[in-house]
Amino acid sequence: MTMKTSPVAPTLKIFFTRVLPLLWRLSPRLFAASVAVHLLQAAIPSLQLYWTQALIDAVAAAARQEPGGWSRAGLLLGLQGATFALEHAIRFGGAYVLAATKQKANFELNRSVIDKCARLPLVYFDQPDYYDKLQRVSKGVEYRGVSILEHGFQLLQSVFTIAGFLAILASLHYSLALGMLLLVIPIFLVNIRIGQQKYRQIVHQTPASRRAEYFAELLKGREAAKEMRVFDLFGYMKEQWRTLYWVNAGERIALEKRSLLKQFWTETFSMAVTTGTAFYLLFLTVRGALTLGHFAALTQALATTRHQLIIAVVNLSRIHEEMLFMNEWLAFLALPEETGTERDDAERRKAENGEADEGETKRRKKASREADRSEPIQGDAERLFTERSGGSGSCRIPVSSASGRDPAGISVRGLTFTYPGQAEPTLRDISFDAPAGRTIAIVGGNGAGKSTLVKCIMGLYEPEEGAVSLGGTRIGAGRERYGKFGAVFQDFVRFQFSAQQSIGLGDPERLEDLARAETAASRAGAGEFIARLPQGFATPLGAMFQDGRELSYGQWQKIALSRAFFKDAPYIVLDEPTSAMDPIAEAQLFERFARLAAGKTTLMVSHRLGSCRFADLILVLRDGRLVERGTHDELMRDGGEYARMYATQAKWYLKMNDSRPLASSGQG
Ligand SMILES: Nc1ncnc2c1ncn2[C@@H]1O[C@H](COP(=O)(O)OP(=O)(O)OP(=O)(O)O)[C@@H](O)[C@H]1O
Repeated sequence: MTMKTSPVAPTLKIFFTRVLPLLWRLSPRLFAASVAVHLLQAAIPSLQLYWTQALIDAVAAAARQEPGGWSRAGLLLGLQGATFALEHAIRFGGAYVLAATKQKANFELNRSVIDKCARLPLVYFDQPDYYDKLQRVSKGVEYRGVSILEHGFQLLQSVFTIAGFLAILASLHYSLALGMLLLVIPIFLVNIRIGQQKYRQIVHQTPASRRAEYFAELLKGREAAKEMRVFDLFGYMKEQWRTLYWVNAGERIALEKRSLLKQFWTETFSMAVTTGTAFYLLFLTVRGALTLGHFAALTQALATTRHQLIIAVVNLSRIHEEMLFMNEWLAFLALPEETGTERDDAERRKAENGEADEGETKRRKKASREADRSEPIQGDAERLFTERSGGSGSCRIPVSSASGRDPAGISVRGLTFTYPGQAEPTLRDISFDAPAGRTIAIVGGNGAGKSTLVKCIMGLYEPEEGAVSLGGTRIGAGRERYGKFGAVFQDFVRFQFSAQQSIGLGDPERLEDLARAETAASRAGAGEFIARLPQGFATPLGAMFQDGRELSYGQWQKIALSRAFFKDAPYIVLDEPTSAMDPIAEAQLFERFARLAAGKTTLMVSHRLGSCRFADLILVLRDGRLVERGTHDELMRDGGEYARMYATQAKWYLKMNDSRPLASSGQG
């Protein structure tokens, strides 16, 4: 009965040992109420059956003019009516309890996935496999966690109902009860198999169904709306979506047909056996071996037991099917998390309060000993920086303090990073030192690895080799490191909040600090256009919600830059921060940058080499390697890759300038 990929017993064990306790913890009161409701509902059919049997016999006795027959029959009818009324009330009460439990379970299961996503390393978000899992887990828990509850309660109810009915059947002969039990085994096996097939089908279909959703989003969403029209893409995209949709839908319909046919035949078989048994009971009644009441009760018991047994096994197999998804959810929650998450912080606080357990304390002490043994990065960094820049003759930037510790510089050693699933490293053996309070520009061609490098330095990606130190302290990738950075990414987010909030999100704890938002905006050059918005800083931004004001891309970029300034972080990463800004805004920003950055160490990625002139140090990347470093003047003097790129850009501007007089002279 066990399957290679998803054995029934362990899966059901996890249901009873992990999922049920978890659902209990959601709300013990609601859970207990649900159990009580289902137990009562389970007891009612047996009770009704007893009333029915007694009523029929009482009516038969009354018809035979036996004394007290009619009053007994009347009493039994009243009891039967009262039981119906009770069932009615329980049904409605139960529906309410279930609805409330569903909402709670829905919230908690979704919350668990949201919390987990926040603690996962960024690298997961670059893997299609992760999105497949996330899709199944998110879509799964939304209704599976809840329906597992429903099936669980229905199973509980059926088991109790069945127990009562089997007792009635066994009272005549044990083989009747046993036969009924044996009869449902094929139904159970068929349903378990169907559940497994459906699960495997969903796993196999997830990539295609995500792709179909992607096409649907292109067809319906705002992001692609312009290009969809201009390039007349609706026909092509709709065809792609239609094909993917029907590949999956066709497979589902086929599996559904096979499943229903199997269910039909197994249930037909059980129905035929039950009907045969009812004929045998009729034979016994005619021969006088059974009373009329017994005959009625037993035939009803047979039909109901069969029906309830089918319900029970179907519920059991549904639980199994849903548990296959819940297992995936449990595995998702068990994925390794990045360091420096809230959970880590809680542990650290515990340790600080002396609450950490012995093992944890040992682990931390070991880690701290290892950190002590590690290279004295900052001293080395400064030495290296001076040596390398001096040695190559390419950099005369004074380090912040020749002898003392650099308070907030960045030191990178031997950093090598490969994206998951890639054969070649994207970054190879990168080492450099960024002195405190300086601006370091990173330049290079498309795909050279600039964005990847800044993400590795921030601790958003964990490199397979190398170390990063901030202010002389080696800090592992994770929140502890990226928490020290403010950033404007190439693909910054256009938060559909008010202007103030959108900037204040740079530091959620000071979200409401309007004065701070105003200062940050004016530093980023966003103050003027925000002041012109209908409600100033209170204006909702973006076109997604009511009364929102859409901004130009450059204005959005200024909001993103304001957000980076809003956060009081010692380090700033600016990945193409001015790509959409007008030349005047860009020039103003860079002219004031030393003052704006206010002593922060800044890493800036830019293709506009003119804007790198002001940088204290320029790093040139090619194919993931650091090939040149120095100031603008030094690199120009060296006549290497940077000088060539700069000359190309400059030539373009000069040509433009040259062509103007030509054009005008031509006209004149
Ligand atoms: N998430 C990812 N998964 C796998 N490879 C990636 C991923 N992101 C980037 N790459 C690859 O890594 C290389 C470096 O990309 P990166 O974005 O760091 O380059 P870049 O120098 O910032 O380029 P650009 O100037 O075009 O922004 C590229 O070859 C790119 O294809």
